[in-house]
Amino acid sequence: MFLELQQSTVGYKTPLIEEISTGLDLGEICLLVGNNGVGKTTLIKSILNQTPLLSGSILLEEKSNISFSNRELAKKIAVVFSKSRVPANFTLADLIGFGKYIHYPYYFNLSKEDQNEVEEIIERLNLTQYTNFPLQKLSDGNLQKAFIGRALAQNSPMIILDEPTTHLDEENKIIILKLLRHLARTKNKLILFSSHDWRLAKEFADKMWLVNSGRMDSGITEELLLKHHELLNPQLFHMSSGFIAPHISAPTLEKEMLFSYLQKNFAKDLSKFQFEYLESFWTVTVGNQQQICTSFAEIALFINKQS
Ligand SMILES: Nc1ncnc2c1ncn2[C@@H]1O[C@H](COP(=O)(O)OP(=O)(O)OP(=O)(O)O)[C@@H](O)[C@H]1O
Repeated sequence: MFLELQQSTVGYKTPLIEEISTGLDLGEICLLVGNNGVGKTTLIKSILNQTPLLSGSILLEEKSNISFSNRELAKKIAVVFSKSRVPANFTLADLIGFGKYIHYPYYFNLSKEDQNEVEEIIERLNLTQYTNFPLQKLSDGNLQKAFIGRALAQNSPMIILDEPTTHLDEENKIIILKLLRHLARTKNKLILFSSHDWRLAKEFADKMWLVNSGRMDSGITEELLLKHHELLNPQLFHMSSGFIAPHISAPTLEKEMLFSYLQKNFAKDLSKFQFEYLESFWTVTVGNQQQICTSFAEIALFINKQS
């Protein structure tokens, strides 16, 4: 196992996440998920040997992480923090090139091969037009992609990203997540990324580290989601308190859309209503009343008439 946590407790004066026992292998992509302040960044810093564990140990290729120097660690793990400092007076290509310098002294010039690799990374990240842009002039999203590029240039077997998609729009989020998946699969890299958004897990992560109430549950994404119904349960997102769902019989998408519409608009008990979707219209039944509705507006009218 490439990364192994053994009874690791992370935190500062008091523990944030206690007795984590889990591990990850090369080729896997894992989402570290939990609400604000549960200790995701602290855990990442403990893996990187920047914040000492309160107890337990962390192994990298079976050796304790505290036995590695910073340079040795950088050869194993590349990191992207969401609030990275922007070095002044450098271009995007310079920043990505810095990823290479963990392998050389600072006064070295990059070889032609390294330069080609930097260019390739820039292309893959769709950043070619910004190659010689000063970093200060990049948008937050492109800057975030540039830091990810630097981590890729580092060529380490593991990449850790703390909230990598924070500044990205949907299109760039997908580019980054697809690229990370591709790297895990084709280059056998281990990728650990943190996010509040557990919904990213289903599409992108093989494993999930879920932090809640000072503990971590880890495992295969789908198994963990099945175990934690509260994550899949749309009640998490209820806008109207007092809303109780009706029975809806419809294909998944229609069901989800009707549910979403009702929960936003009706802060009341709809459990006596039955909705059935038939090709292009809904039949709505309550008691011995039945109505055909062809739009959500008609459904709303019908519900209001009944109450
Ligand atoms: N150096 C420090 N010393 C003491 N407490 C700290 C230190 N750094 C962070 N904390 C506290 O530890 C807790 C967890 O912080 P951490 O940044 O690890 O959480 P997180 O899960 O990454 O949160 P977010 O999702 O908001 O980034 C917070 O309450 C934070 O204030």
